[in-house]
Amino acid sequence: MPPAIETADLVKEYGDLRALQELSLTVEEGEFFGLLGPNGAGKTTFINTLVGLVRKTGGEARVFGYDVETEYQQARDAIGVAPQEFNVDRFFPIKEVLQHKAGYHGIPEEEAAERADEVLKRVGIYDKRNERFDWLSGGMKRRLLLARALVTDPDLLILDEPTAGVDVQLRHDLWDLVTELNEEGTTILLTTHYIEEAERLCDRVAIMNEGRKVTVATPDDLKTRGTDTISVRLESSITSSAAADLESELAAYAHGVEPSPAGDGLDVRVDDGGSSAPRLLNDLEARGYEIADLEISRTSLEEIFVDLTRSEDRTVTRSSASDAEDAVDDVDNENDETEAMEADTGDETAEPSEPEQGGVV
Ligand SMILES: Nc1ncnc2c1ncn2[C@@H]1O[C@H](COP(=O)(O)OP(=O)(O)OP(=O)(O)O)[C@@H](O)[C@H]1O
Repeated sequence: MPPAIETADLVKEYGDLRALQELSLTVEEGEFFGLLGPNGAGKTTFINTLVGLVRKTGGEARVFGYDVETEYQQARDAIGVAPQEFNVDRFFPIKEVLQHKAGYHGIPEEEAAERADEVLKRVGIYDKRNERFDWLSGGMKRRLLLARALVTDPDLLILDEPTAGVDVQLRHDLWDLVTELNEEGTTILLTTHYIEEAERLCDRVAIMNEGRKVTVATPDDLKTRGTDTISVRLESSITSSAAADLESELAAYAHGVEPSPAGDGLDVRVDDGGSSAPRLLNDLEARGYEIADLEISRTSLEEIFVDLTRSEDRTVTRSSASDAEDAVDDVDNENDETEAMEADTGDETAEPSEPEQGGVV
């Protein structure tokens, strides 16, 4: 079985901006995969490229082996996507919205109605089935987006910030539901700004920054990339110059030694707090310091994430007249894509466009 998602050197340029920069990423079938990155990192662009809403500038993208452009329909039929924005037809009862979606993917009418009921029950808004989207609460709208993604029984479920702005109860409900779906075999690609969410749910995460893949790792592996801090409280106070002396004396294993904010001890940064603490205690005692207390704290995933995603420039440098012409073409493409997205925001029952003109989520 080919990977659920496979991209090689994927590039997307919006005019002068490189939103995706040679992004190569593989998500295996059955994985729960997280895509993390600060605002503007390119996560939504990556998703939109997979579902045919954005036309790539270069590189390759496949979903279960199907090229997302030349084999658009096969690739698209395998994907259910719950986007960040509420792009639902507001004028139909929500059950009909789901039936239209299923119909668009070739599911016969009767089966579409059954599936709509089934997914509405699964996400917990079956009793709202005859209401219009506008009349739902924010949390119910999120549930509906998930129901719509599920109505085609996709092998790959893409969730673009599904828990943004939802209450704690719904967040937990969504976590349980997507975990269950993943256990049933659905591959999941999740983008989120909640590090805790990625840590809790994902087998692996890719960290993106400014259109590039910074790293791919399990959450546990990522955590080992940070340093630990050993906070030692001493029986007597310590001066900055004494701490500076210690920093050079302990340089073999300590990356930094600073007086603690309260002035009654030291904060010592090391790779592995557990194995370095006994050595540190010996070294301090050998220098006449009396230890009152010791605590080890680990760098949080959030701190590691912030460290990995520092800013760079990603403006495309264009030097020739022909490049400038390409840029004009790109702007035209953007117009196509904007139209596609606007169409998508509106009526899903509209005739599907070819991927070149932008697909329909
Ligand atoms: N249609 C477009 N035209 C021009 N620039 C765009 C377009 N869509 C996205 N961009 C730019 O591409 C970059 C990547 O945006 P994208 O929405 O993919 O980031 P993201 O990681 O999903 O961000 P967020 O976490 O804020 O949702 C941003 O600089 C954004 O302004």
